[in-house]
Amino acid sequence: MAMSYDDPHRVLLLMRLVARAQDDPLFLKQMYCLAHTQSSQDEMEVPSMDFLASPPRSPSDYGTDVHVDPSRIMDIIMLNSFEGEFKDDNQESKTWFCGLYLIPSLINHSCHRNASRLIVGGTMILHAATDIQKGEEITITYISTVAPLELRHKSSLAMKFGFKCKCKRCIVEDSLRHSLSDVSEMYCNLHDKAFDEVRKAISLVSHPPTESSFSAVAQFRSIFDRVSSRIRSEYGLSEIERKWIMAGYSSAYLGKWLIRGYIARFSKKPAIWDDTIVEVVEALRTTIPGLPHTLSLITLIVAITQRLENKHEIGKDVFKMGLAECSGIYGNLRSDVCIKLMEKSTEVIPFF
Ligand SMILES: C[S@@+](CC[C@H](N)C(=O)[O-])C[C@H]1O[C@@H](n2cnc3c(N)ncnc32)[C@H](O)[C@@H]1O
Repeated sequence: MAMSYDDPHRVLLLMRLVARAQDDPLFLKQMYCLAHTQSSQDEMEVPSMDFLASPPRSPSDYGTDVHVDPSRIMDIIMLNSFEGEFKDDNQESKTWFCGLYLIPSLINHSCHRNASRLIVGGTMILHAATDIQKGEEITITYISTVAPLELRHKSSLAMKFGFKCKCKRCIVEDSLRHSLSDVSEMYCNLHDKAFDEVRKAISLVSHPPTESSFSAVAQFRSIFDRVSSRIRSEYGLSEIERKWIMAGYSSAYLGKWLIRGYIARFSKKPAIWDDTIVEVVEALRTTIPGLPHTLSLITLIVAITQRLENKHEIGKDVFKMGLAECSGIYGNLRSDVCIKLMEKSTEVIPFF
C-alpha cells in the first residue's frame, strides 16, 4: 500500500495530536472513535457516538483504559486527516496543511457527493452542495472525482484509503466496465501527458504554441467522443447515470476546449464556441455539486458568450448556474458576493 507515513506534515500533526492526547484523555477517547484500519465500509464497526453526546461528559467518565499509542494515532491520521493548500492573506504564497477534524471524519466518501467543505483557519465548514432529502446520508469526496472509475480507484481511493468505493456512481460505472475498458485504459495512459501539454502551454505566455503541437490533448479529446457515442447507445442508462459517466471523462473534452480558447485569445481571433461545453458543465454540476473547477468553467462560458452576439441567452442561463454553484461551494446566497467570487474563480485558469 503506497501510504506515506513519513510525510513531514503528517509527522508534525502526529506530534501535536500525541501531545494533546497526553494532556486530554477525553480528546484521546474521541480520537479513538475514528477509523484506524483499512477495511471496507461493510466490515467496519459502527463507531461510538459518545463524543457527540450533550451535555459534554467529564474526562473521568471515559475511564483510564486508553493509552496514547502513536502508531494507532498515525493510522488514524492516514485514514481521516484532511490535506490541502491555502493562500496566505497576501495571496502570494501557498501553504500546505494537514489537519484532523473529528466530526467530518465520520462522513463517508461518495463519487456523487451532496456536501462540500471549506476550511477556514482551524474550522471546517460543511454545507449542502445540493438539495438533501430528510434521512439521506451526507457524503463528501475524499479525492478528485473528475475521473473515470479506474483512475479513481487505482490512483487515489485504494492507494490512500485502502477501500473500494461502493457508491451509486461506482456501481453503475462498474457495470459498464467491459464496454468502456478500451477507452478507460486509453484515458489512464494519456491523462498525465495531456495535462503536461496544457500546463506547458500556459507557461508559454509570451509565445503561445499552435494547435498542432498538442498531440496528446487531441487524442485525449477523441476519448470523450467515443464515450459520448457509446453511452448514447447504451440502453437502460438513466439521464443522471449518463451525466456521471460524462463528468468522469470531462477532462478529456476540456483540455482541447481550453487550448482552443487559449490560442484564440492570443491570436486575437473571435471567441470560440462549442455547445457541448454546456452539457459538460451540467454533468459536472449534477455529479460533483459545489466544485470550484465548475465555477471557473461557468465564468469562462459567461465571458465567452458576452463576446458572441447570438449566444447571449446561453450566457444568461449559464450565469444562473454559476450563482447556484457559488452557494453550493461557499454556502452564500447573496448574488453580489457570488458575482465577485465567480470573477475570482477564473484565476485557476490564468490566461482568461
Ligand atoms: C474517514 S472514515 C469515514 C467514516 C467511517 N465510515 C466510520 O464509520 O468511522 C473512512 C473510512 O470509511 C470507509 N468508507 C468511506 N466511504 C466509503 C465508500 N464510499 N465505500 C466504502 N467504504 C467507505 C472506508 O473504510 C474508509 O477507510
